[in-house]
Amino acid sequence: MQNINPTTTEAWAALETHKDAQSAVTIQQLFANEPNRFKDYSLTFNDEILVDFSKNNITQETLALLRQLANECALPAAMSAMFNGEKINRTENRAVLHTALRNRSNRPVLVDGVDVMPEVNAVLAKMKSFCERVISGEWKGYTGKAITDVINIGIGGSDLGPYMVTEALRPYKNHLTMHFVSNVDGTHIAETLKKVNPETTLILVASKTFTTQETMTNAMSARDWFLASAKDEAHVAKHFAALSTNAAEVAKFGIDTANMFEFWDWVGGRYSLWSAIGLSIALSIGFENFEQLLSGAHAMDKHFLSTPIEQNIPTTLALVGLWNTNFLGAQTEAILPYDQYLHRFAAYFQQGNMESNGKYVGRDGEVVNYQTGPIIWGEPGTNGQHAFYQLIHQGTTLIPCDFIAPAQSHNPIGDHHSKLLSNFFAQTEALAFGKTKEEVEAEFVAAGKSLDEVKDIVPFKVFEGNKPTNSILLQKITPFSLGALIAMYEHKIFVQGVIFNIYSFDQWGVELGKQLANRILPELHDDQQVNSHDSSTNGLINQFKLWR
Ligand SMILES: O=P(O)(O)OC[C@H]1O[C@@H](O)[C@@H](O)[C@@H](O)[C@@H]1O
Repeated sequence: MQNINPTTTEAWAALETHKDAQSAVTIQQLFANEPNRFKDYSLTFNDEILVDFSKNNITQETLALLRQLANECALPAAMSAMFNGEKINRTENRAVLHTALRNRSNRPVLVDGVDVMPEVNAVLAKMKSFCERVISGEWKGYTGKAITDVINIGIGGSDLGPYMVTEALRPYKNHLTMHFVSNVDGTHIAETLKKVNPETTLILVASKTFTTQETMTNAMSARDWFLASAKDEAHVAKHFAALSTNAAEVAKFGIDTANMFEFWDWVGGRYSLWSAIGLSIALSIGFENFEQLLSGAHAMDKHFLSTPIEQNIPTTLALVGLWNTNFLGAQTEAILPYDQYLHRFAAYFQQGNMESNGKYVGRDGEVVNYQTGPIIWGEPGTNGQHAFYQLIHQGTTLIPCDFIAPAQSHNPIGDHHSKLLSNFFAQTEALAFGKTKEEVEAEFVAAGKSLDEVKDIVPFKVFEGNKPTNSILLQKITPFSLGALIAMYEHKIFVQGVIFNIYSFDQWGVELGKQLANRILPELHDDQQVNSHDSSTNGLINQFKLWR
């Protein structure tokens, strides 16, 4: 990957000038000036995902400059470097090949000269036969009963993706009840184990490294709980499987390597739901549906690779996002799914985006002089409307939002879905167009009030509008369309990382906390006063020791 500070490009300088002119124009005015704005600023994927980015403060000139920026930052070369297995994760000396995991075309993908596809396909075949045996009931627990419950023990990328997708695809689920345990807080595993029977529970220990403190602690507690009933360690093989890259640690833990589903160091944790880490997804919805998820992502990969930049959906979303953060001053982006099944979608991309692009050092090793990844957060609509939308509409912080909704509900009860979608449409309209002082006054007058009577209240009821949003309308949330949607966001993050000139696929920022926790843990084993830290940390630890 090339090393180009984006602020040194011609496009960046032009965008700085363009921004001054553009900031003087509102989204309302842009719609008034351009009658075809919706048509000209929306793209469709596969006739099932519509991405409308017209309600942003952009013109064709903005887009042209942003595309020039992407080209000056060598985006096409970076794309082929990633898809072709180059070690673009330089700080860990690894390739980045989640796209190979869903490479349904089986085009050879070489890492160090070796095609990874045979290994990918072998693990998929192993997952398929395992899923079939567990789902059909052929796989028996230690007392001869079929499996009823599956617990995925993992954290970060080994939890968020599988949990988000199994929730998103609940309409496709079978009889297996899924549970996800991530937090090292004993409450998480304890409350989960209360709900299940060791005779009929399958435990997936999901960890790329198989050394993560939270996961190994939860897995050991689950093992103790299991053995308290099963008594014999030989039974562990019927109830524990490992999803990992680390065969040695899996064997040390006592899980039969026949029950290990492998993946590779070129799969980043937050991009791993397509790998063996997706076993809980495949168990929950069946292997064929899991393959559909992979196919949807693969279709988006093909779109991303082969569609010209003007029609390229992930690239366009990345460029518009970058414009909002680096030129219009936004520091955050909200993801707001109008679909209850997508209730973990924002949490998933909180990790996906913030762990990938939350970096302050560029690929040149220097501190960057521009904004990198935004703060990502969100909740499903309409819950968010009654909680934090106040600040989006009338606060002092600019919050670009992605609104996501399916046209078809899996639960078409009464007029729920029309009501839900009326809110989806209304919110982006309100955010873009707002309500003027004159409109507020006219409403009062229509209600029989005099302007004099209401003049003190009018300012509080004005909505400035001009708040940027993207609307992402799907025909229906299916395994295929969800796969495409996730891959769309993954590539958006990739494109931004390329332009930000950062390494998007490492995560050194999570290490210091782990290191210090490991230093503190032994200090908590006795009641001795601690004085090896700063006064705040000492004070907190010592109070904890007094109160525990
Ligand atoms: O899958 P394992 O190795 O347990 O890691 C789980 C998580 O750990 C964190 O520290 C991060 O680095 C995440 O990217 C990762 O997904």
